[in-house]
Amino acid sequence: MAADRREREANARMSGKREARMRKGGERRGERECRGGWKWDRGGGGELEERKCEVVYIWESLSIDASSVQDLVSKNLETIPSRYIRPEIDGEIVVTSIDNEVPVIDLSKLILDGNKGGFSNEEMKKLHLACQEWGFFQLVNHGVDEEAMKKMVEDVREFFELPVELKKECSSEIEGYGQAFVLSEEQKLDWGDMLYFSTRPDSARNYKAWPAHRPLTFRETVNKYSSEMERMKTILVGLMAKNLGIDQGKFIDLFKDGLQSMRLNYYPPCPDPSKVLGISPHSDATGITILLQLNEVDGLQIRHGGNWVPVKIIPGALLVNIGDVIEILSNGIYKSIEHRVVINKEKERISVATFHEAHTSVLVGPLPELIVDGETEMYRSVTSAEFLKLILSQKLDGKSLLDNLKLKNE
Ligand SMILES: O=C(O)CCC(=O)C(=O)O
Ligand SMILES: [Fe+2]
Repeated sequence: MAADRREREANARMSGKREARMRKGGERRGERECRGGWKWDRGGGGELEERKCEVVYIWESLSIDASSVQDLVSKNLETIPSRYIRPEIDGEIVVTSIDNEVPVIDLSKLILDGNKGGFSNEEMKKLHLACQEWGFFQLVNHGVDEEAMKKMVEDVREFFELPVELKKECSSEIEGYGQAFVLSEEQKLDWGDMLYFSTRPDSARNYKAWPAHRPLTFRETVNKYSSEMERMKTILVGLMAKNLGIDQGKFIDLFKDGLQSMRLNYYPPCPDPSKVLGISPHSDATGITILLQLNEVDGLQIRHGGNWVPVKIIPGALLVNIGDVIEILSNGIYKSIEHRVVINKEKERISVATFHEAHTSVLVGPLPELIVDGETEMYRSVTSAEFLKLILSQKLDGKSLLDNLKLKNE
């Protein structure tokens, strides 16, 4: 298999042939999903350009386009194609209990400016604990412009209602509509489709991956929502810095002008949901992710205490999770937690994940200010470019990115 793969890589590199497209943002192999800023792919120049040849062609040669699950379901299928069936999930424990729920953080108690209710140290502690022990929290009273959220809900729905041919028109080299990254004919497939595209900075956008005609207001809607998410990111990383006892401005700057991208997820209902997964278990190789569970159909589960814990949707809330980069920067104080999506029998689930990366100039490694009082570094440091390269090699080898960077300290 490995030899076969190497041969295909070599062939693809030599011929420069693009046999199939890869999908950014949904690519995975083994346990962890990979994600990263691929800005370098669109004309970075120099060293970055070199990586483009080496890396992108390998990916493209390994990626096999699968059909849209939404399309498959619309054909009233009676049996689930075997490529979607996951024997490994049979018998896995899912724990539902009110004592074991993802923490809820009230942002109105943490905003410093113009906070009439006063700042709550209690809520700050809750946030710190959520980042340390859960890697996830539900954010309520977040103050995201309601109209921006409403428009996003409408336009994303409208996009997924378009005929499959129109959706497939959203396509660029590494972004666009389709299935999660597929590496081989044998690989199990996720019960879901997505539209993936970069949103910020402007120079990272490739409008070929965006819907061209409908929804009519798509660009405007995404612009507004994207800047709201950027605002949230800045507030959240600032609060995290405060809790970590590090310079807020400096921490915020690490994420300033970092790549922002969005993944619109559509999970159709499945006649036998216990056999499939909407997204395989993965952690996000990003700084932080802000998720909008758009049509209020549950499905997300996160790893906690060795079990899967379902996230119960709170209408209007946003779900925030720590990505691999913040786990590393915080020297493991904050956790990037594995999560997956299960499917509903009758209802579709739609979500929008907004990923926020650190700036490409950032060294991805434990922050020196956290390595004090006898603390040891838990991860080795790599440049952002190397981090991206690792995302790729981890994908090819089926290894975990965090494990790869973890230092053996014993
Ligand atoms: O749809 C969801 O709830 C989760 C999506 C997700 O984990 C992702 O896009 O990385
Ligand atoms: Fe994710």
